[in-house]
Amino acid sequence: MSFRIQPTPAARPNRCQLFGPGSRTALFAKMAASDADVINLDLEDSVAPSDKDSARANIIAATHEVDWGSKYLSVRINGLDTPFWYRDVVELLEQSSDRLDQIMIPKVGCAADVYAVDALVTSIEAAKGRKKRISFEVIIESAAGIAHVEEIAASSPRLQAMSLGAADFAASMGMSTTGIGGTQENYYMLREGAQYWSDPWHWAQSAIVAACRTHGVLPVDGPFGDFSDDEGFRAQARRSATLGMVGKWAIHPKQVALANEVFTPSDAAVAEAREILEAMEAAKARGEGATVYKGRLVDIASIKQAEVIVRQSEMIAG
Ligand SMILES: C[C@@H](C(=O)SCCNC(=O)CCNC(=O)[C@H](O)C(C)(C)COP(=O)(O)OP(=O)(O)OC[C@H]1O[C@@H](n2cnc3c(N)ncnc32)[C@H](O)[C@@H]1OP(=O)(O)O)[C@H](O)C(=O)O
Ligand SMILES: [Mg+2]
Repeated sequence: MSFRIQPTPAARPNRCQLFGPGSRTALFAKMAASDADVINLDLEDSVAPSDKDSARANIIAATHEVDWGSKYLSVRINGLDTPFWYRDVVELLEQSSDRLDQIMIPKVGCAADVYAVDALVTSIEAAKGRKKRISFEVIIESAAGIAHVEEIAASSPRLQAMSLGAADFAASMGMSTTGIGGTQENYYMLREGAQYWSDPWHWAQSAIVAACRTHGVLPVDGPFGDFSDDEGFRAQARRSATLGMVGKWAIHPKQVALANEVFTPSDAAVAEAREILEAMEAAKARGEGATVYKGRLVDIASIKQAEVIVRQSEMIAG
């Protein structure tokens, strides 16, 4: 272990982030009634330029009027390359209720992007005497974002989460696909005439997880566009969970249960993790640092692995 202890991310469930356009107010109550841990009301790409002002007003009203229960309430602002973002921040921070938890910043390309939003948010919070300190989530969805992912992860104490935005990421990287996440049919290895699919998102996800874990930020997988493909969503989400991500976006309500299913440790996984912890307690009492559990090695590192699963399940249980 380095002399520097790995920081712990925010202790809140983030298995599913349900998105909805700020221009579709009819969806707000349905989103609030969903089983998603996080709600992302959108001002960015799901809202037409002509609707930006009204969508902003809708969202501000919804922070006052809709009962969001215990959900983490996040609003995705417009990118820093648009004429909209500063008004998003100013109006949200000046007019929304204290129910607003987070601002999501899209297309972040460097730490200075987060610094700019932080400066504006900090100033308005002080001026308006806002009681709750707003947190940030950033989306890595450009070549610059992934190239600077570590400095972005370290950019602000407000930063709680970081997502991969597969669609904009693919476009920025010049990837030859119109799919949003999941298997890409031309990304395969060939052996003896048979095709074996590989995962084009894997390296970017790994870079995000490493940057997040280094700086105590929650790593999250972004959208899976084909909401009629449940098994495709599950497969993508399982790969993300295996890599260390804590949750995934839902761009349609039917994806919420799928994300919750994948990112909630199963009873069997939790039982096994607890058994490993017990086996290691017994080993420690015998003065041993390693032992055998179900025919395989477990040692002091296994304690930390098992604790990840137990902690996650305890946090979800509340
Ligand atoms: C890719 C990049 C992104 O930006 S992704 C995030 C931005 N996108 C969004 O926010 C889109 C969110 N989803 C929607 O707008 C809609 O779900 C839809 C357009 C995809 C489909 O809407 P539609 O009404 O046609 O869907 P139905 O199947 O008819 O709905 C059934 C039922 O569910 C209700 N519903 C629909 N959507 C939602 C929702 N988001 N939340 C809650 N409830 C919803 C709908 O009203 C129906 O209800 P009922 O009539 O049965 O009562 C990314 O940045 C990148 O770069 O990768
Ligand atoms: Mg995007």
